[in-house]
Amino acid sequence: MKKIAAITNNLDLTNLPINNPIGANNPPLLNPHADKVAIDIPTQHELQLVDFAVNWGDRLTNTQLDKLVHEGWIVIDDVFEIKALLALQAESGFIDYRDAQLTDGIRVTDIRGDKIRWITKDIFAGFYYLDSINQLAAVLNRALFAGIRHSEAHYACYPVGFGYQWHSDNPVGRDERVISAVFYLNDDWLADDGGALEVVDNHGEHHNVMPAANRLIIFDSNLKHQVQIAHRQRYSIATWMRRDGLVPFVESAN
Ligand SMILES: O=C(O)CCC(=O)C(=O)O
Ligand SMILES: [Fe+2]
Repeated sequence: MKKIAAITNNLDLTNLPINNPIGANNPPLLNPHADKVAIDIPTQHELQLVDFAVNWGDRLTNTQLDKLVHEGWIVIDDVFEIKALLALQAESGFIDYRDAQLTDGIRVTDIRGDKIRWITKDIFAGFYYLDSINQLAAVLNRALFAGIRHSEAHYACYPVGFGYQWHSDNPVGRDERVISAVFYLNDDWLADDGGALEVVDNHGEHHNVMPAANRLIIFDSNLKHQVQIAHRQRYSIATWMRRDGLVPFVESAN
């Protein structure tokens, strides 16, 4: 119980991105390695769906699919081309976030400290991301008869000192979420930065996954997992592939 108090009390102390807009003292997460790695992208580029194309069929090898079925989770690294990654990183830096306080009417401030923004059509890069995830869902349906009918996703920002305590992504008595996927946006994440996603696999083994840029973790939504306390602001896109049809989206009021 002590731990929960520490997490909520921190709310007042933390510099949230909404209080701390992008500017000289808070640069966006854009290409910090420009001096080390030559990245050939135009400075102005109209983002297109094709920038988010991934050959999911190739990325999900039979070994990966077996692991997903037997252990319940897999990681894919270097998911997108640089244009898409930079666009998602930039978008994660300038959208407005809200407290992720209510889930199905239940106040969950005590267990999660993230700020979120659901991805809708007007969130351009995120919407292309979601389209790509739907292609991934189609591959999972073909290969595993996963029965996914639509996907939803939100950007999340965990301020310093926050995490998300043990949970599974289906509330008790519900099973609409089939597969969870989290895409990470953080350059140069080190073990000392905390914020690992700790997942308990189908055999009860714990695995720590670092929220490193361009990494996607895919796991059975019923697996227990937690986000360890982050010591650096931590950006991600939490994504769910669902078995129910498209439902109108209701964002909580606060
Ligand atoms: O950001 C992560 O690594 C996981 C987030 C999560 O578990 C959730 O949003 O349900
Ligand atoms: Fe989760």
